[in-house]
Amino acid sequence: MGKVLLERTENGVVWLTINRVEKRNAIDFDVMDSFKRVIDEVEGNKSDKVLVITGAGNKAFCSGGDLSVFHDLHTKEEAYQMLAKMGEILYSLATLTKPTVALLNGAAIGGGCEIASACDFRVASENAKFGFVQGKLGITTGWGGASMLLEKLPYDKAMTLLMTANRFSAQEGQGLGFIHKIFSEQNLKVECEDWIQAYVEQSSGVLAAYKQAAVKKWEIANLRDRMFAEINQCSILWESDEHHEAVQSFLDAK
Ligand SMILES: CC[C@H](C(=O)O)C(=O)SCCNC(=O)CCNC(=O)[C@H](O)C(C)(C)COP(=O)(O)OP(=O)(O)OC[C@H]1O[C@@H](n2cnc3c(N)ncnc32)[C@H](O)[C@@H]1OP(=O)(O)O
Repeated sequence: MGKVLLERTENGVVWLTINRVEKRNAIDFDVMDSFKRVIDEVEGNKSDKVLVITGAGNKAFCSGGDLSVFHDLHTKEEAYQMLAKMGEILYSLATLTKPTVALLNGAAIGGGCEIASACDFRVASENAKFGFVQGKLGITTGWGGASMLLEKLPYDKAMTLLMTANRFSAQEGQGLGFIHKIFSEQNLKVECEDWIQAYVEQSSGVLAAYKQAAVKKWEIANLRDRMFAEINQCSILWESDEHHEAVQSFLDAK
């Protein structure tokens, strides 16, 4: 089976599942290409009403960038090419004119939190954890996640998640406003489908109009430029010994 699974329901919900359980659904270039293809398809497909992104298995939603692949990127320039590729994809996800939902079926770590931040809604399994851990790897968010988070959470809550680089429970995330709804692990998909109904029942035109209002706000606020300034900053830190040593110690520990 492929690294990304796609399922469409009769009522217009598109399920994108990152299917790399062996790497806790880490993102590599193939997954990035699949994300771009699906996002472009959903934007143009009239019968697609809501996009849900989730992960395979029950351990992880997404563990961020694939460290076994991206640790080979050494220079600022090499890092920037990868970071900017995913930054473009997440900007197109954020500005998709249809509701988007990140269903945290497990841990969302690093870039996994950035993918979730690009979505309109974040809902989670009761056992899910999440963390913008980049700071503990000597870098900052590299896919535009901080800029998107600052658009969606109060300043102090966003900075708590980013600056501490801690890992939080779904319940803590709900208190911080990052997680909108918590479902039981046992009935996760069914409970998520029930919750999504309130959006699926609306007309596509209404849903698109509200998303376009958000996109207009982000255009005026130069969100895209801010995301790429953030990405550039991450690529500078990427070259640091602290970053490369942190990644290497993760890989050596496995
Ligand atoms: C701009 C994005 C930015 C970047 O690309 O630099 C980032 O995303 S930085 C953050 C990168 N991600 C991490 O630091 C997450 C590291 N992983 C974990 O914290 C855990 O694996 C966790 C919590 C996701 C799951 O823990 P669990 O105990 O369930 O599993 P294991 O840790 O035993 O891992 C199982 C298996 O998966 C491999 N793995 C996990 N995460 C990654 C990853 N991000 N890239 C590559 N491989 C990953 C891990 O090495 C194990 O492999 P194995 O061969 O079985 O030893």
